[in-house]
Amino acid sequence: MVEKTKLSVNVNKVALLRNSRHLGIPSVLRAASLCIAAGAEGITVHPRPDERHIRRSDVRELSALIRQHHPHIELNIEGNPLADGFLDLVFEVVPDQCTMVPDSPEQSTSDHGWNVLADREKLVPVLEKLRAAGIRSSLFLDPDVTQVAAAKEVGADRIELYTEPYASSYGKENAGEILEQYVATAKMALEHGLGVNAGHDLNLENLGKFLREVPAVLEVSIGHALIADALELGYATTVAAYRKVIREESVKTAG
Ligand SMILES: CC(=O)[C@@H](O)[C@H](O)COP(=O)(O)O
Ligand SMILES: NCC(=O)COP(=O)(O)O
Repeated sequence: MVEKTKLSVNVNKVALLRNSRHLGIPSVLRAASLCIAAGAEGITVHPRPDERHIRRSDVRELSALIRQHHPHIELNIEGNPLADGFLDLVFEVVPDQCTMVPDSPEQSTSDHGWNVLADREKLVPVLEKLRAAGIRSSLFLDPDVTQVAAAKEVGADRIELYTEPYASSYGKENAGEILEQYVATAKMALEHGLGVNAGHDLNLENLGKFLREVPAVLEVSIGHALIADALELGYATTVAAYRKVIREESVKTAG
């Protein structure tokens, strides 16, 4: 039986809006609670060095909320493990998963995956520490089969497919060619015993085809588009809509 893809809601953009005033609203905790109540199986945060959105205090509060009230919900912390203080926060909070992303501090958003071989010396000790702490690791990767064997060799548990190229090609002439790169990378990951996550610019329109075509996606982490949808529809209706797409596509995959 195909394991259903889990939805992890990234609440970065709730924090971005909250930070524009000193009023504490919209609440990141309330957003997470409402998304969980609507069926989200995880919460994702990406505390960047400049705390432009998610602050270290948010991470601590979300961790406490999930531990105390939603122990079945996964917390996924994303970030560059080489950034000051990131790993200190991860090992303080001990999330279910840490997704390592090679972002530089000044990047406006995540826009590429690791060059695992080039960064091997940096990645191996971090992955060993995550494993020792019982934290599942995921490496943010471009849809590139040449990176998969190295991801396994350095000790990652999963890869996260960076899906912006898929999203920006959706509905365009080269969409099939781009999607094939994801299918090939996911299949290669499965052959190497790596779990497959996916995220970045996924939305209600493009999510279904991705899950239909790319095998055994264990988790999609979705933030920007989902929070934008929630501004119009509310968190509950929005999360239910994303989960409906996931449920329908999982059934088709199970076929
Ligand atoms: C790693 C990734 O693709 C996203 O999870 C990232 O966290 C988005 O970051 P921003 O919300 O800062 O654009
Ligand atoms: N890892 C992807 C993520 O957490 C959210 O990305 P986006 O949906 O905000 O682009």
